[in-house]
Amino acid sequence: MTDTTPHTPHLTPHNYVIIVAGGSGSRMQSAVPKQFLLLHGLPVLMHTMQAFEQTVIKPVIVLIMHPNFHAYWQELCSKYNFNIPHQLISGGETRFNSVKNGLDQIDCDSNALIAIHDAVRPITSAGIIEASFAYAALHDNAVTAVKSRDSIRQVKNGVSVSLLRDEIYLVQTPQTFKAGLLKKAYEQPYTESFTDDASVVEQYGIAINITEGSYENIKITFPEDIAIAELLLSKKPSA
Ligand SMILES: Nc1ccn([C@@H]2O[C@H](COP(=O)(O)OP(=O)(O)OP(=O)(O)O)[C@@H](O)[C@H]2O)c(=O)n1
Ligand SMILES: C[C@](O)(CO)[C@H](O)COP(=O)(O)O
Repeated sequence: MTDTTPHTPHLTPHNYVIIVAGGSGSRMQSAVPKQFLLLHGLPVLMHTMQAFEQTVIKPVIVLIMHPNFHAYWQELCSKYNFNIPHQLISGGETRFNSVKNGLDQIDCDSNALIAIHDAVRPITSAGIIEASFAYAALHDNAVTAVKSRDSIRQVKNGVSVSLLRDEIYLVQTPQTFKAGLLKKAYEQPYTESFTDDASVVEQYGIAINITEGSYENIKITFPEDIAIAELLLSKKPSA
């Protein structure tokens, strides 16, 4: 007999991105935190959110920001007619705490994918983001990185030793993980060695996979980075 009862559709795991914009930008020394500075006339953070919205994945966006800036952000959204849907969550004392606040708000299947991305890496690309999600879907985690282009020396006890630069990767974001794994890893107590999400997950005992980033996927950290980002953006076809 043919089964004609309607079936509950298979629930496709959701894709999420936590965009961390909870920092104060002390190294930038600007009047407003660097995520709000203008790049080609639009706040840095809006470029970053557009990059995710313009992928085929269109992840649910969870935006982390210090509560002092929530009203300012709403004003900016009105001013720039910025309509990309997102959930606004309060940031924490450290990047680790900010990510944790985001994770606490995501109620999802353990197989869902969660990317974490710095608000201040606005020149990421759809290719980098989609590769990160695709690799993490197959291998549980994917951390964007690029090979060092400079020669590398390690200094210990005053002695410098040359390292093989082909073995050295510079880590970027997005960093994408299966949700169950990421949430468990973020239950660990904070230590100063947790400079990114990969270091948290690695400390939890998981081997980290690298996917190809780009030398243009810069983090805006120092004042000169704004000029560099302006230049890189002007090279992009959609800019
Ligand atoms: N408590 C914090 C600290 C940082 N971040 C975010 O993490 C990303 C990377 O951090 P970094 O570049 O160090 O930003 P800031 O902490 O703002 O800068 P600085 O270290 O110069 O103060 C940024 O998008 C920043 O907003 C965050 O969400 N919450
Ligand atoms: C997460 C990160 O952007 C990867 O490169 C980086 O570790 C953040 O470090 P920072 O000390 O906050 O600049």
